[in-house]
Parts: sequence; C-alpha cells; structure tokens
Amino acid sequence: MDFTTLVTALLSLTVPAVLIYLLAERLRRCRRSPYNLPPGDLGVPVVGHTLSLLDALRRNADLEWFRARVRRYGQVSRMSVLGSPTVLLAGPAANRFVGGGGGLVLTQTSALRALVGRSVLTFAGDELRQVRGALQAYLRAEMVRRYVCKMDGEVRRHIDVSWVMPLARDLSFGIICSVVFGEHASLVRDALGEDFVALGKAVMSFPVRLPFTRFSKGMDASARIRRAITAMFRKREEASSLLPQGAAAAPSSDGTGDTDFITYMLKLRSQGGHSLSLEDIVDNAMGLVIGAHGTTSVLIAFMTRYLANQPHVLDKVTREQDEIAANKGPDDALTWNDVARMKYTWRVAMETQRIVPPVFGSFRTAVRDLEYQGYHIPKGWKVFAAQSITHMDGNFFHEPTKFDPCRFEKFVPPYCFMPFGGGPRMCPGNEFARVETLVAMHYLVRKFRWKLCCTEEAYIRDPKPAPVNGLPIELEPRRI
Ligand code: HEM
Repeated sequence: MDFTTLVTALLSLTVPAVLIYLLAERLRRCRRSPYNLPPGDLGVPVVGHTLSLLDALRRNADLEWFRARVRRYGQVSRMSVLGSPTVLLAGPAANRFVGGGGGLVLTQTSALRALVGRSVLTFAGDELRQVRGALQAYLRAEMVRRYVCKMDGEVRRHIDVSWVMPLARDLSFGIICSVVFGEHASLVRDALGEDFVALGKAVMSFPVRLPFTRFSKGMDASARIRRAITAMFRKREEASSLLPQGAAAAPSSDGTGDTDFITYMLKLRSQGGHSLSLEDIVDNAMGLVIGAHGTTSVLIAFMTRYLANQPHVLDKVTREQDEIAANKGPDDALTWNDVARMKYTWRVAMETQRIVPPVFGSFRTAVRDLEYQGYHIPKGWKVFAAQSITHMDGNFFHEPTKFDPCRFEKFVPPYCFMPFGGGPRMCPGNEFARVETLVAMHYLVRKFRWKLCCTEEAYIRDPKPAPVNGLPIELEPRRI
C-alpha cells in the first residue's frame, strides 16, 4: 500500500468517525439541556445550515428558505449558521425583540473586528454610547440639510454613465467620501477606491489569512487605508487644535456643510465629547464608508431597474421632479425644500427596499440567557431576524410581490417595514441615504430615459443584492 492510499484510507475512516462523535455529543448535550430550546435542528456538526443558507442567498431564494423553516417549525426555531447555534425569529414581534436590544448585542464577526478594528461596528458599552451619539449628531437631519448642495454637485459629476451598478457604487462612494474626508476626498477616492471595494467584500468573509483569500486582500486594503488617512489627518489634528471652540462643529459660512467627519470628531474630542484616538476615528470613518456606500448604491440601482419596468411609476416620478425643476434655473442646485417635496419618489424608494432590502437582516448575540415566547435562548447563542419575512408577508402588505409605491400612502403596521433596522442600533445614516437617493433620482429621471439590456437579469445576494451582470442599461437623453 503506497503512502497516498494509506492516508486516503485513514481519512475515510477517521473523518466519518469524528463527525459521528460530534453529532452524538451535540445530541447528548441537547437532550441534557435544562433549557426549553426552540424547535428545529442544528444540522451537520460545525457546518450546520451555513452552506444551505449561503446557497439560497446566492440563488436569491433566501425568502423561500426562511419560509420553509417557519412553515416547519413556527416563528421561533433553532438552526446553526457560521458555526454558532442561532435562533431564527419571524414576524413583527420578533423584529421588535431583536431591534430592542435588551440582552442582545450586535454580532461581530472576527473578520469585521480584524478589518475595522475599533469602530461603532465593534464597540460596546461606554465607547459605543459615545460614538453612536457623535454619529447621530453628525448625521442628523439639520446636518444632512447642509450636504444637499454637495450631493447635487457629486451627482452632476457622475450622471452621464450607463452601467447602473458600478455607476451607483461610484456615486455613493464619491458622496460619502466628500462628507467624511472633506478636502481630502478626491485623494481618497482616487488612491483608495479599490481598497475600499476590497474591504467591503471582506467584511462577510471567512477570516483565513492566506494569500488571495477575500479576507487577506481586505486586511491588506484596510492597513493601506488606515495608514494613508491617518497620515492625511495627522496635520488636520494639529490644525484643529488651533480652531476657536465650536468652529469645527459649526456650519461653514456658505451653509454647504464643509465640516468633514474626521475634523468633526477631532473637534468633539477636544470638547470632551469622546476619548477616541485619531486611529480610532479613522476606523470609524472606514465603518461609515462601508455602511453608506454598499447600501445606498443598491437602492439606487434597484430603483432604476423598477422604474425601467414600470412606465406608469416612472411617469409619476418624472411629473413630481419636473414640477420641482420648473421653479429653478438649469444650474441651480437642489435645496432641502426641493428634497422635502419628493414624496412620491421616496415612496418608490421605500417600495424598492421592501422588495429588495439592501441589508438582509439583523444578527445579534445573547449576552445572557433570554426567554422569547416561552422558549429559552441560551447565553452566547445568536439571534437572527430577516427583514424579507415581514416585508413580503401578505398579512401586512397586500399582494406583496406587486410593486406598488402607493401602499405607503396608507398605514403600515409597526415593525413590519424595517429597511434601516430599529432600536438602539438602527441605521444612523437613514436620512442621509434618503436625501442622496432623491437627489440622484432627480437628475436621472429629468435627463434620461433608459432600457434594461437584460430584462430578466437575475440577482444574487453576496450578502447585499447584486444584479449578476451589473444591470447594464441603454441610456438616451430625455426629449422634453
Ligand atoms: C439605503 C441605504 C441604507 C440602508 C438600507 C441601511 C441599513 C442599515 C441597517 C439595517 C443597519 C442596522 C443593522 C442591524 O441592525 O444589524 C445599518 C447600520 C448602520 N448604517 Fe446604514 N443603511 C443605509 C445607508 C447608510 C448610510 C448612508 C450611512 C452613513 C452615512 C450608514 C451608516 C450606518 C452605520 C454606521 C451603521 C452601524 C450602526 C451601529 O452599529 O450602531 N448607513 N444600516
């Protein structure tokens, strides 16, 4: 018997034996459990349901996957994903429970911790409170109001390209860079654009530091971004200590919101608002860029797709945008008041997010033993609620597969529509995303008409929704 045959024979005996042992252990533990665990199963040891869920996501069949489990086990069930026992919850009460936060913390994968070290995505306790407070203050409506002009300029710079997904990505990347990095934005965009793409892709990867893995590329990109941005702002940090009290956080004299995020955070620290180092602030800036651009670009891209397939909706959006433009000169930038009038267009955006939510659900970890609807959730277990389950439930949304923006003119029951999450970890950038999307749509529908090159183009979730071919469109100038 040669060496290879021997190794193969040994492996074929030991691997099944180890798997059977692990399975038996797990079954014994479950049977001994003092908990009233939710119904369900933990699947194959270690792998659990990870591969099956990933496969469903890649085929855009995740809703069916979740529904099958809900049909089989009810609205509370147990499964195992990414190596952890996880409770899958469905329904508005579940969305409220997961968003509410009591005994649950945001699940941080080890990839995320390694990639964006110390940021709002990885903090807990006091540090989290300080940074959430600063982010919410920075992104509040009055601040976003001052970015409208900036967003307008950025959209006009991008608008004449015809490959929707990359265009939407470039656009939202450009906008978030100009807000986060201020006068350094173009430098960051040009020198670090690719690195931010690699970083975004690595966030949900397996943390294996081998050459050519997504994670490894993300780690290299993250180190380059950190180095470059820290160096850029080292000077700014010194300069900001020379600014008069309150100057950095105040609006600029032209009202365009020229206080970039990093300067804002440096100034806030000098006023005792937090105690983060420049390196931590840069990590938070990275977190903000990741949170902002992979999500808003999905919304803009899918809205473009729905408008192409729904001519009557496009007509209504165009009428609304034409009325807004009628009172302005061709070079006048949009204002906050203009954006406030785009009510129907925003309903189209909400309907797009109902059917294709950019973030597919909320993952939490139980920090103590919890109880939900009579079942125990042991400390350390994960809890997951997928938005699509309530978004596509006929009990809350009549004919849920139909694209109908007017449904948002009526009352929507609480905790059924949650594209931005809810509770203490709700997206702090929701207002920012709303304004960015509306400004982009204004110029798109006013200037162009478009046709989808692949009318039935499928999309996958990776885990964000992405059209398989990048959603190419034929774009032509609009004849008015
Ligand atoms: C359509 C666009 C967007 C969608 C659908 C979206 C959705 C979400 C959701 C669902 C969460 C919470 C996830 C959870 O509960 O586990 C979240 C968190 C977050 N979002 Fe957004 N987001 C969008 C745009 C933005 C923008 C424009 C920014 C920044 C300007 C941003 C920054 C963040 C940050 C920093 C967090 C983490 C907050 C925390 O951990 O406490 N997002 N987003």
